[in-house]
Amino acid sequence: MKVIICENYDELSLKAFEVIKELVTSKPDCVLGLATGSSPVGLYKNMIKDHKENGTSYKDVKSYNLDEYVGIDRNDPQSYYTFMKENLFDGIDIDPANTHVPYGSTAEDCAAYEKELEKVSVDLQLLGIGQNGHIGFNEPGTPFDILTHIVDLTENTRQANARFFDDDINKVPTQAISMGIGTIMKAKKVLLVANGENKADAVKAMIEGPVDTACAASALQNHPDVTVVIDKAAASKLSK
Ligand SMILES: N[C@@H]1[C@@H](O)[C@H](O)[C@@H](COP(=O)(O)O)O[C@@H]1O
Repeated sequence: MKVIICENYDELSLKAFEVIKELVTSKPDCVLGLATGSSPVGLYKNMIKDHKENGTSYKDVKSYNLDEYVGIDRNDPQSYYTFMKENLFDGIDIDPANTHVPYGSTAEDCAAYEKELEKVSVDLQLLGIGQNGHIGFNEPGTPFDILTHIVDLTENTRQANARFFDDDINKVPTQAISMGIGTIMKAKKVLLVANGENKADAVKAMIEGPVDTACAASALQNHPDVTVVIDKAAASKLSK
């Protein structure tokens, strides 16, 4: 794992953006695995700014998102579909037909998304990390070889995401559809961004802990090409 420690969130967002820009410039028809959450928002802002100022084009890029809540309409303001439109897709020239966000609640929906993913090869998978070490919505205890699946969200995750639902945990869905760790591990390259002290334990477990399902992100120690871009606070519990 390559670990880049940045002074602050702005620097982290710029560093992560540089990785994406290099890929999109060298391979304009690349396939990006994308993530939601607050961590990648700064990176997405840089992509939009660069697209507007320097004309970097995403017209031939395909994207596949990690996850989506179950039981929320696509066009609901809280859906990850809406999040991606508002925070990235509407600000760049990506073809909406080339963007994919999982949707549904059944095993068939999961298999259909996995089948879509099998048609391509993800060049770069962007990830955030949950406070309990989840990636996508792969909660602690999830087998490392699992593919796209329906997840029962933990109390911890629902609490952490309540900030997007009027701070009311009762409004946070109880399930999600998520790429599995096995799906994520198929990507050629992984770029993980994390900031803030509340991520320090998860970051330490991911990088220095045993490779164990107790921390889903520790599976990434087995991936050949992972870049982790974090700020000082998220790096504060690393031993070296
Ligand atoms: N499913 C998402 C993850 O994909 C995300 O990485 C994580 C961290 O979110 P944030 O970046 O807002 O801290 O939480 C959510 O539960």
